[in-house]
Amino acid sequence: MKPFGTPHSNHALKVLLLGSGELGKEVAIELQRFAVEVIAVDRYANAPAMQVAHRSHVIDMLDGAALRALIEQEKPDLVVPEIEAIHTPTLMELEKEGLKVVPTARATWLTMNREGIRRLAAEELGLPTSPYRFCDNEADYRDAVAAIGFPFVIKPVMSSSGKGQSIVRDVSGVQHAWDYAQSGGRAGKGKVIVEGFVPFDYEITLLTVRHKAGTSFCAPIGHRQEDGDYRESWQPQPMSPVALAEAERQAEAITSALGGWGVFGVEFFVKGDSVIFSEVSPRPHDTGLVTLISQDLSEFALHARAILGLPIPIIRQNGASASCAVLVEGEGQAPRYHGIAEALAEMDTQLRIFGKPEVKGRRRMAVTLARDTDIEAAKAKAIRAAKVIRTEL
Ligand SMILES: Nc1ncnc2c1ncn2[C@@H]1O[C@H](COP(=O)(O)OP(=O)(O)OP(=O)(O)O)[C@@H](O)[C@H]1O
Ligand SMILES: NCC(=O)N[C@@H]1O[C@H](COP(=O)([O-])[O-])[C@@H](O)[C@H]1O
Ligand SMILES: [Mg+2]
Repeated sequence: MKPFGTPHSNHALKVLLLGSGELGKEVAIELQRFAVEVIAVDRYANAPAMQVAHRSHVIDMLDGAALRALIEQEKPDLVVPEIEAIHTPTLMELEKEGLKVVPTARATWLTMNREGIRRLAAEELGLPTSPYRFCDNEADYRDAVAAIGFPFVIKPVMSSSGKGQSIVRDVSGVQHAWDYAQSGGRAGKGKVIVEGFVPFDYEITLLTVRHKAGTSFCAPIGHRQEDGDYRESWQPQPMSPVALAEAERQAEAITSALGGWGVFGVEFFVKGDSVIFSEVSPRPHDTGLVTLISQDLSEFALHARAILGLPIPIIRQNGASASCAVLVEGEGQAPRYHGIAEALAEMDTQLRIFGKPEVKGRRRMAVTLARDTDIEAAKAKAIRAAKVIRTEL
């Protein structure tokens, strides 16, 4: 890596963020602390990370030609993908031509599509997963349903935050789930994965950091999901030593197969001592927002250090902590937020408002963070803070 420099000069160290949501905003802030020149990109203007970047661009990141043209224009030292929906074959081509992609272009290609990462995990590495089938037409879907049985989960292969995803418990939901998957994915119609439903005791994200000196694990993060999207997360999730060691073994296996440096969010279902791999993000994870209060360094600070080749001698965990997503429903621009003083009245409570310019349907717009004497108290405090925030659209 070249030396650290000065933004807006010929000696700037330049990072191009592909995706500029709430996670990218925190990464951008951490990079700014090292005077890295940050260029934020997304499909819409005024996205959260754009508001703290040196400059920004609005492009369709699934358009390979547009992506190449922008990267050739900006000539970044590092490209840092922040969402899945990117034309990753173009990143692979550019990587061959010398571009540095975090963690690697292949990792972003494998994880942009559920099929790539699932086949790598289950079929090449032999990690335990739910039973699964991929299908791209309704007849194959019906066959998959017959083979997998109820309950099952259906997801577009290219989607995140639960978009287009359903849990189907009996035959009455089969058709609607297919139609929803065809309309709800980020990239429109296409292939789906049908997965057997895993009856887990709890689920975790194990933040795994690959950095210059090796691999480090954060304490496990527990979370609760609704409609495939996270509602609350907390750290540390209590786990048996056997289950934790097994989760770390699998996280090491999948992240070293993906390679490169950076934070990975490795998701597992846990039942007793058995640990089932679900998926992995080669980037900071939404459930990891809790680390903004639960850790020194947060997952965003860790990502910045890892990708810049800086040391991570220790990750301190600050004790029982939780985060609660603030979802806003409706339609409107430039929301106004009320109740912020009330939300922050209790000690050890924090808030991040992302600054997203509009809401259409349901959107995560902010997150509350809290620390307390135990996980239940921290969770309750974060939820209380989120509940008093009222949004005017
Ligand atoms: N096979 C399964 N068995 C049981 N629960 C599941 C299964 N697949 C998904 N879920 C539930 O749905 C949630 C979201 O699923 P998943 O992580 O695959 O979706 P996603 O759209 O990739 O979400 P994100 O992008 O937020 O990680 C899981 O955290 C889990 O609670
Ligand atoms: N589970 C993935 C995830 O949470 N990603 C985060 O949400 C943003 C998109 O939000 P939006 O849909 O409100 O634009 C992404 O840019 C990323 O920060
Ligand atoms: Mg997930």
